[in-house]
Amino acid sequence: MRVIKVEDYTEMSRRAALHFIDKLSDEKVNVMGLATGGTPQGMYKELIKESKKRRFSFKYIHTVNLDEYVGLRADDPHSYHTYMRRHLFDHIDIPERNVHLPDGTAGNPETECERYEQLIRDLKKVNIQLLGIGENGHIGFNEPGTSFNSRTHVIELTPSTREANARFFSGIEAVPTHAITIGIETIMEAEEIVLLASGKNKSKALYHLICSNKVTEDIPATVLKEHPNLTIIADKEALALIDC
Ligand SMILES: N[C@@H]1[C@@H](O)[C@H](O)[C@@H](COP(=O)(O)O)O[C@@H]1O
Repeated sequence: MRVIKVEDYTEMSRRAALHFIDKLSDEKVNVMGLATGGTPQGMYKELIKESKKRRFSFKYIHTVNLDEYVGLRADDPHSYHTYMRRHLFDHIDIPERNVHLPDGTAGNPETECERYEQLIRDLKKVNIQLLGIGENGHIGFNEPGTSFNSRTHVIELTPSTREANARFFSGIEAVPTHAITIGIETIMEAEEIVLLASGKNKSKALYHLICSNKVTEDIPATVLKEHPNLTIIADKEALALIDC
């Protein structure tokens, strides 16, 4: 595990974007695993800026997002489909057929999980996976208690996650109760993982990930200790409790 400590959200976003663009090739197929939430918005902005500056083309890049809310249509303003278009896809030259997210409105969510899992398998591997982290240590939408052997599945969101995400909706009652998320085992198969964290509300989760020696399903992110190529880019506030 490598930990890169930065000053603030702006620096985290810039470092992360440069890390991604330096790793990606615009001449062969590369698969990026992508995340949503407040954390990566700045990184996406920087990635757009830097790719324009370098004339980097995303035409051979494929993307696989971590998750989507159950019940939200792709064109719903609160769906992760909309988020990704707004913050990244509409601003780069990635072909539409190369971008993938779970379908939150599939008639049978279980079948949709199987389809999505197969799609990731068909892409062979995720070269670089972006992650944020929930205050309770969730990754993707893998809430505490999710098996480390999980593949793509439907999950019931915890009240604390719904509350944390209520800021993107009109209120907590508008936040869907379930989501489809890539599983923990699926995440761990990525060749490289880059986790971003900013702000003091992430400090406890980062403490468990970086300093404690417990690897427990009660704090899903602790599984990342076992990944051979993990980089954490976090700001001072998120790293405030790190004493190891
Ligand atoms: N499914 C997403 C996660 O992928 C994200 O990492 C987490 C943290 O979000 P934020 O970056 O807004 O703090 O929230 C959501 O629950």
